[in-house]
Amino acid sequence: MIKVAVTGALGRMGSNIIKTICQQEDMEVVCAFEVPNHPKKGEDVGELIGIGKIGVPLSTADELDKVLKETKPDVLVDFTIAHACVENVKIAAKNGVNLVIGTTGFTEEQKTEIEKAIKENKVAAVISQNFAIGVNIFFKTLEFLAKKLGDYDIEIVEMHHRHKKDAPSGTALRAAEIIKANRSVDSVFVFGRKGMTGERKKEEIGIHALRGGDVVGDHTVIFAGDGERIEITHRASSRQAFVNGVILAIRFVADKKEGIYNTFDVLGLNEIKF
Ligand SMILES: NC(=O)C1=CN([C@@H]2O[C@H](COP(=O)(O)OP(=O)(O)OC[C@H]3O[C@@H](n4cnc5c(N)ncnc54)[C@H](O)[C@@H]3O)[C@@H](O)[C@H]2O)C=CC1
Ligand SMILES: O=C(O)C1=N[C@H](C(=O)O)C[C@H](O)C1
Repeated sequence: MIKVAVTGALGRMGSNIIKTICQQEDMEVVCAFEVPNHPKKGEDVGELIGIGKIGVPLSTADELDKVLKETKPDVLVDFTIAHACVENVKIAAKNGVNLVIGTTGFTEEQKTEIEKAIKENKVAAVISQNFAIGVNIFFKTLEFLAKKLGDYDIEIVEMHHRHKKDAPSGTALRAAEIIKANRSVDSVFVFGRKGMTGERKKEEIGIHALRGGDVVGDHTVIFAGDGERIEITHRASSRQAFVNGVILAIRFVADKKEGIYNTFDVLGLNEIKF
């Protein structure tokens, strides 16, 4: 049985991850965490997320070290917010707990801190800006399109719900990095445009973030040439798309000794070359 800890337990992702873990035969939630001073601290997490008692009291982030030592999870899953994730990862890694990290919005310094904690403590982690299987196929398709149409004008547009705190999305940034790594011309990222921008330069990758309503997550990449354009879009209509990938990642990382992996490793997509 894989023992799982979840941080961000009552969030949009955390609550759905806990529900889905409870439906699996080979894994169980052994502890779950929310922000310090959470008013529901100590209450049963299953009851708080509407699936009935699961025998796991809600803990808070200030108790992470103590509760991890008591419950000894194999994997900690973090969908919180960048600054909180960094601290959670440091504590989990020190306790020898492997990681599935879905939080986005990190600065370069925060990414380095996370990688250092994982490497120094010799734990294993899957880090992905998007766990949806379809998005990873979309990423793979971008490798091909960027190789073939790298000199087209490339623009990325994403739309998310009004509650999202980081922009642009981690997925849009990852898409931009994949395109940059696979096209033959140099790339410079341009975040939105305003005023007298001058003529568009070939190396630009435009990145645009829209926010509104309850949109779960839409991403479009446009490759515009003379007289034609290709637009490739992924739309998530349910967070279950991300959660299903998280479950695969938990199984993948549970018994890994050490290393930093992504969802291409989990889904076996690294072998596909264009
Ligand atoms: N990689 C992927 O596939 C996906 C990534 N995300 C990312 O996951 C993160 C969370 O997204 P949502 O669930 O929509 O946000 P949310 O705001 O609904 O949930 C975050 C939860 O974390 C809690 N939290 C904050 N600090 C904490 C701490 N120190 N310890 C424990 N819990 C803490 C909050 O109180 C909240 O309940 C965001 O960065 C988002 O971009 C979201 C969907 C898919
Ligand atoms: O915050 C969200 O909701 C999402 N965040 C991730 C991102 O920033 O790319 C993944 C998904 O699009 C939903």
